[in-house]
Amino acid sequence: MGFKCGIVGLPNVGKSTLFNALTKTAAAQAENYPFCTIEPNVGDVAIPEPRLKKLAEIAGSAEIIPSRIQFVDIAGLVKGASKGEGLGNQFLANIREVDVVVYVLRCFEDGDITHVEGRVDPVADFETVETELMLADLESLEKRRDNLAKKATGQDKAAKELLPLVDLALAELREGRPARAADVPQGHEKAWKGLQLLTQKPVLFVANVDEGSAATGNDFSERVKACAEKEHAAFVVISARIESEVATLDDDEAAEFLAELGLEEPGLNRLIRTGHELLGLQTYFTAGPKEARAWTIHKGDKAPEAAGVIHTDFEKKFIRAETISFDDYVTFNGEVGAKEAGKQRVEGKEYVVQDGDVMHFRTGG
Ligand SMILES: Nc1ncnc2c1ncn2[C@@H]1O[C@H](COP(=O)(O)OP(=O)(O)OP(=O)(O)O)[C@@H](O)[C@H]1O
Ligand SMILES: [Mg+2]
Repeated sequence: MGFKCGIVGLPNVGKSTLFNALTKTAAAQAENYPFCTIEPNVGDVAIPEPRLKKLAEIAGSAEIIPSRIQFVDIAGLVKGASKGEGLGNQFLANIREVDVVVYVLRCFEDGDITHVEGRVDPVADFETVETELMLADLESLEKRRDNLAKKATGQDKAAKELLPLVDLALAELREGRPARAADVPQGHEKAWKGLQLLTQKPVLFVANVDEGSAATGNDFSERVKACAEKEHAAFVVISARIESEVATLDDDEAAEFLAELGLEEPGLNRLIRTGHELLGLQTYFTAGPKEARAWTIHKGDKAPEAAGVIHTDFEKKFIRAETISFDDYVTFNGEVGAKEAGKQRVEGKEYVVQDGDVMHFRTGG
């Protein structure tokens, strides 16, 4: 499953710096001038999962394989972008493809780093960027509506379902609210998602603070936090500068550096986990002598769907799943101990997989 988080914001606010830290590369050019990024940079990021190390120790696994999530570093956008200002519409298609929008908001003062609006005001920056996305959604819906309304008068069932949803989104957007604020009628979630609107996606705010404020946040990030609460958005404080330094260190050095700054772990770990959470995802494990591995599934997925993430054949030929919770696996020191203690369950097709389950799938045919 390829899940994508898109990094979005005004030019020169630290998006590429954050992307490079996430991907531990210098793949994206990150320089002090606006519109440095034009083509989107795409990178795969391992999801930090401390439980994997524990499982590998117990199972004597030769290798640890985390699951991964994609980040896309998108070009900066400015006021008027939906009408072609700056790099114009080209970034919109890039945003359309992502599952979560990560707004990077500048929360640091630095006279040497150009701010396109000439002042630091992260909440106003968020409003500027989101307004462009709302205008783009409004325009695309208005274009589609006439045609859809015609179709809906005939036998077209899909059009009949879609038209009230389009009107629902239009009503929100015309009130100056993003489509995600709409109350979608039950049973129509799939058609709603199919509208593919930019402002429909879950949102995560990154307050990109100065190096001294990484552990505590600052006045700017406090304002972003209040705004995130109002918007029902997730929120993380990060200093992209620090993260880019941490990314170049080995594990021990990084831990020491972070401790000096009063941080327990890289801010990126919080960011990745929050993205994972926002996507409604969870993790199950497989563990053996060859590898300890994390697999990403949706919350609520049943055992055959979980098996299908390993191999589509596993889903089709699913018979049963032998399952041990992570806690039992650790308490009873692995599979054999858990089994002896009666903690290994045999689950069938209807089993809803729980976060942290350690699983073996039995397949037939
Ligand atoms: N937390 C921070 N503190 C101080 N400087 C920062 C911080 N984060 C990023 N910068 C600096 O801001 C400048 C712009 O960073 P970057 O190129 O990552 O921005 P961008 O958002 O990708 O810009 P563009 O939209 O033009 O591609 C760089 O000089 C970077 O070092
Ligand atoms: Mg950039």
